[in-house]
Amino acid sequence: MRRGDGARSSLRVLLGLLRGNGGLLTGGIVVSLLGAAASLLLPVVVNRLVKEVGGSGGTSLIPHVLLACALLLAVGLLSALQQYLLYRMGEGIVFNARRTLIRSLLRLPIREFDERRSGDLVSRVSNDTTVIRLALTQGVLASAGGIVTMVGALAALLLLDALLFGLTLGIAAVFAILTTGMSLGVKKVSRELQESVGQLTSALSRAIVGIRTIRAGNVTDPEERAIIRTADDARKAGLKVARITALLEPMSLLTMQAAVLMVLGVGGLRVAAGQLAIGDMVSFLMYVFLLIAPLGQIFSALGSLGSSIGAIDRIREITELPSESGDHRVTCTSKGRAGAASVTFRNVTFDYRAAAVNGSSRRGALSDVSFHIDPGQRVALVGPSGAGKTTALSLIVRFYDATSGRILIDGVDIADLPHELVRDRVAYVEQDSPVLPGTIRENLTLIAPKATDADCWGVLDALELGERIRVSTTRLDTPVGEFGATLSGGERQRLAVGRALLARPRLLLLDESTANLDGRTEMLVRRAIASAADNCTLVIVAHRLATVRDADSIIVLDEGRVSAQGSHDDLMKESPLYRELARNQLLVE
Ligand SMILES: Nc1ncnc2c1ncn2[C@@H]1O[C@H](COP(=O)(O)OP(=O)(O)OP(=O)(O)O)[C@@H](O)[C@H]1O
Repeated sequence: MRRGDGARSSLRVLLGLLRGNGGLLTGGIVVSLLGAAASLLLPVVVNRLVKEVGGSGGTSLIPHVLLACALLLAVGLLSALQQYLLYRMGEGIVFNARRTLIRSLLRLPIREFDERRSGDLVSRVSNDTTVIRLALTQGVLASAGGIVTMVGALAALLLLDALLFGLTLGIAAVFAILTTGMSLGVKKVSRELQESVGQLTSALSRAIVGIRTIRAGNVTDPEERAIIRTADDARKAGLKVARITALLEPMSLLTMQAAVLMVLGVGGLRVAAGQLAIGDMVSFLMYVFLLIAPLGQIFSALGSLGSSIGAIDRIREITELPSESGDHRVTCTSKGRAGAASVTFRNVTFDYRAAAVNGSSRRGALSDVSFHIDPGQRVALVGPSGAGKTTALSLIVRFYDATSGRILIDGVDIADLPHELVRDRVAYVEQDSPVLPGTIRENLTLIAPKATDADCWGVLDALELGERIRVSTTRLDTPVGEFGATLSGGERQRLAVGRALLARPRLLLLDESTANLDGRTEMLVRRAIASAADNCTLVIVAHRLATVRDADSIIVLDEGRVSAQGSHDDLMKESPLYRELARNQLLVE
């Protein structure tokens, strides 16, 4: 992407975030313009006041004092109001940024989640969005009021004394040149800071997800050191930002002092020589303050604008990725045709790499796979580890699209169906962590939100989980802990199966856990599935002989190809690989 294109896209995103906050923005600008006008009027009134004091001290002194006080009060109130509007707009902007990001994130193709680190994605939603708030609130409004104040102050300075004006302008120009260079520097180091905060969040979430492995493996110390290293990188990047931004404030103070000293020195001489009225010098001084203060504000806003462009780039990186289903979104309520579905694979080939690396033609995860499953059949997929069993299920549920060949459900190519429609027919129970943080009820009704408590107890009882949950006082509201930590492996699996069954799918895909269930529990799960799955087709990635024996048909996969298909007895006779799998207990007895 060309540099200009990137800047234009960032600007587009920035303007997009302002959407819905137009009223606040206009209000904020109007208030800051009124504040600027009141500030600019104050030196005029003070000038008159000084002249009144130096003159006869007549009766008009009191109205001038009252007017000055009223203006001071107005400046204070307007600045408070501006601040409030700024904060409100800021929250609106952060909300817009988060909403856009969350929408995009949840609809990214599954491939993106294979490649990206979840902590970094979380950091973009939680951290990067707040950086934008600072830039927009400080930047847009501070600049709007600030520019008017500055232009007004410059005009007033010129009218009051051309020589002093020239000298003040010179000082302000040096300040402007220095701060512009700095704000460019801030942009670069801010991106570095946001990236290192992303890495820190990633490292931390990795450790939290894998805390048991880390503890049991006695690697807490090295893991801690690795995370602290990322925290230290974030500290160093933060220091770089601090080094530049820390200079901005003293520079504006220094400029202010230099300008004041210059006005007092040169102005004092001109007052003594009778070339400048004392009231004009006081006004001049007040206008110098009005010139330098917003200049500082504008340049620090430029600095934070630099940071925000870094953050916007990181947000854009996600929002500009194509979503899984392109632009069209379908809301599904119907399950389409009722009853069990048929599944057909026709010469399906799939490679996880989008394109072969350097043109090399390594074997993909599935090669030329063909099979047909009739409605209502129970089919087991077996094969050695890495044979492509889980991949086959992932293709049916359209986590990925086949590189070539066709997959048909009820004779319809799923590539022609929106993802939502495919998934409306299918329920999928993953092999790992199939339970989400939340309560038992939340887990059960995730895909079937209309399921009643009676439906929930029905599947729980069928899976012999009812008793276990009834003993808890919170019953269906019992939290399952992070990723089901408060449940045993078998209970987690049964809860996930229950969730899938409640959705009454036409096609149930089950990636059997490789962990051993005791024989009785296993039989219960199989029986519950068999009774609840009356109206559906079942495809199970099977690791247990008992599951396989129950199947109407068994498909043996080997190195991404169908090596054999048939019943257990047939395969024991005909397939050496199946015999080996069964005998060597790759299929657990
Ligand atoms: N997300 C992925 N990205 C890249 N390659 C992958 C991905 N998932 C699986 N693979 C690769 O694809 C091949 C098939 O994997 P798959 O998970 O389908 O095997 P499996 O038969 O289910 O194995 P297991 O019984 O061990 O679960 C393997 O070589 C694996 O390394």
